[in-house]
Amino acid sequence: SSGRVVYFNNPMWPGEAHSIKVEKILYKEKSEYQEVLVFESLSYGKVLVLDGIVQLTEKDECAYQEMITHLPLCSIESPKTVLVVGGGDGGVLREICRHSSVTHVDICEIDKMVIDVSKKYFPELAVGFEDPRVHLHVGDAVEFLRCTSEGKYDAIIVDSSDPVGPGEELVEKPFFMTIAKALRPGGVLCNMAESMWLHTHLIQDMISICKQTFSSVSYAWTSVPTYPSGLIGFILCSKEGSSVDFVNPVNPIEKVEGAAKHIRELRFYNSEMHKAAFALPAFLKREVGLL
Ligand SMILES: NCCCN[C@H]1CC[C@@H](N)CC1
Repeated sequence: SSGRVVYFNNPMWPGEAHSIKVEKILYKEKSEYQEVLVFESLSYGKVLVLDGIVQLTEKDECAYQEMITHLPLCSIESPKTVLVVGGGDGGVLREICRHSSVTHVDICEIDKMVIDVSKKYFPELAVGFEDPRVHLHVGDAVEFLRCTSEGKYDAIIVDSSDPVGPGEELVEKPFFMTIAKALRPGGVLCNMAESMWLHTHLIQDMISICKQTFSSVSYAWTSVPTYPSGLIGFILCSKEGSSVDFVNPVNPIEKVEGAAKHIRELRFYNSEMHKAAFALPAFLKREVGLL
């Protein structure tokens, strides 16, 4: 019903709730994996919620989708093959397809309902599925990566939900080992990596796992007002044999050209935001071992 305030209370952020005024509920069903909710908000456009956690809003999704995609893809010479883990709303696909060097994109999303709901309620994101370079695999990415040939991808983007429920396995060491195997030498990984205000232990664990598996590991972040604590981070790793060294402040070496005519212009990413994203506060560098 309209006017309801939706509270997102979760063990991922104990003691705090985040609410957005609901104007109208558009969709609410349980998939095989989670509850899928879409509602019209007062000031953030339509909102996608999975198991009570905001995944994206029309107003601020540009920050997350553009940064999680262009931080890795603008850090290597002409990326050609890309894998998306998760990302069933299609937003990351829309961003990848701005890179004319890309020839093949695989996406492995476990929950088909997320894809179908995005196509119906978020066409501005689901447009990513229309690109002929995109190949959709509905299933468990852990299984998908176990069967992926060695050195197949220039870049892998893990656009996951929080590590509770379907996203749980995506922060464990075996998963990162399969990612490293699937990347070509010099390939890059960009992994959603929670909030510096809420999850420094989890970030520390992920970074130490990545340091055992990749030659350079770094952390970047951006503002997303509708995520808990108003921001989200990314772990960026590059496999040995890469010209990219994420440890030092990175200047993008690839430009995002104008995309196909039906794809809207960039709203958030540019080279200054790219560089700024790797600037970290003192407490974070200390706590996650990036001094
Ligand atoms: N593809 C949409 C975003 C998925 N990732 C988000 C990162 C962390 C948030 N707490 C929930 C979703």
